[in-house]
Amino acid sequence: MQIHSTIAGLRGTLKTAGRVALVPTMGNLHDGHIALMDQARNHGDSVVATIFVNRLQFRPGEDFEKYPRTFEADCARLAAAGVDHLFAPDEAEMYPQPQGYHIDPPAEQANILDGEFRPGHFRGMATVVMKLFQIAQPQVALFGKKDYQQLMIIRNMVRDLNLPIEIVGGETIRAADGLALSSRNGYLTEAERREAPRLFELLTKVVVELRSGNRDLPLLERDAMDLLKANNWLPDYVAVRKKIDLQLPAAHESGLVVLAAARLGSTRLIDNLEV
Ligand SMILES: Nc1ncnc2c1ncn2[C@@H]1O[C@H](COP(=O)(O)OP(=O)(O)OP(=O)(O)O)[C@@H](O)[C@H]1O
Ligand SMILES: CC(C)(CO)[C@@H](O)C(=O)[O-]
Ligand code: BAL
Repeated sequence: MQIHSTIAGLRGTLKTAGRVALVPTMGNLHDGHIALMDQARNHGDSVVATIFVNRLQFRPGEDFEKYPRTFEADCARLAAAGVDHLFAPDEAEMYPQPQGYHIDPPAEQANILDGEFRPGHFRGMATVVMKLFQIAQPQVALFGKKDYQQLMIIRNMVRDLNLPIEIVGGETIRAADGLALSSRNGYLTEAERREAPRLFELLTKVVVELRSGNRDLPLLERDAMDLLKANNWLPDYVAVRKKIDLQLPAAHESGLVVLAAARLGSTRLIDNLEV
């Protein structure tokens, strides 16, 4: 695996790399990331992973400073997975001057759900993803469904801005007890880690209810939030939405997804399940 820290170095090498499949990450890699790398292999001649903890998508007071940075271990995992190139720039390479131009996703996509609780997050995310697209110029890029709203916003950005990039969504990889793998799981205490699968269990329950015809969405959402609160979580939202645009569904609409975000101790977890 070749490791590049400069845009010029990466671009130079990718001139002869054939079809490029890009997998952007913030590092601290786990099996969810590796599943995306494996999938990427089927979509391109060269798999390019990126590791960059993007300050722009973190709000003041969030975990930018303490976000786990495990570069050596990440390189070993990527090499073992057969990734061809790693692009791991520092902040000066990505943001040599304060970023003046931004990608501002439409409010109805960016200010709902996670965007309501992390104002500006999707603007910072979309801006860095667009920069990574310009830098690596991939033919295909892969993102996990665990970050469902992120994936929707990237798909819409690519469509609206006519980017010649195919976007592939990877299924959420889970621990044996159902907890979605996430770098932030590492923040959990042992007791919190035992409690954490409740989020997935609860999403599963809501999906079972929806599949059996229960359409009282406000009640389903409220019951789920109450159950979390009763177990010492601080939920931001549990929401049943349309898969296609994450807007509110009409009475008997199908194609739904249940999304949740909640804080357990000092750790904010997100998850979702398609119906
Ligand atoms: N469990 C998972 N299954 C599949 N894809 C995942 C999983 N976790 C993360 N991804 C995807 O990997 C890519 C990089 O994500 P990121 O580096 O933020 O990892 P993360 O574990 O989600 O970290 P965080 O704790 O910050 O949410 C994203 O496209 C994300 O959706
Ligand atoms: C897509 C991404 C790498 C952009 O910083 C990040 O939001 C993530 O890891 O999901
Ligand atoms: N996994 C999405 C990146 C973030 O939470 O900032």
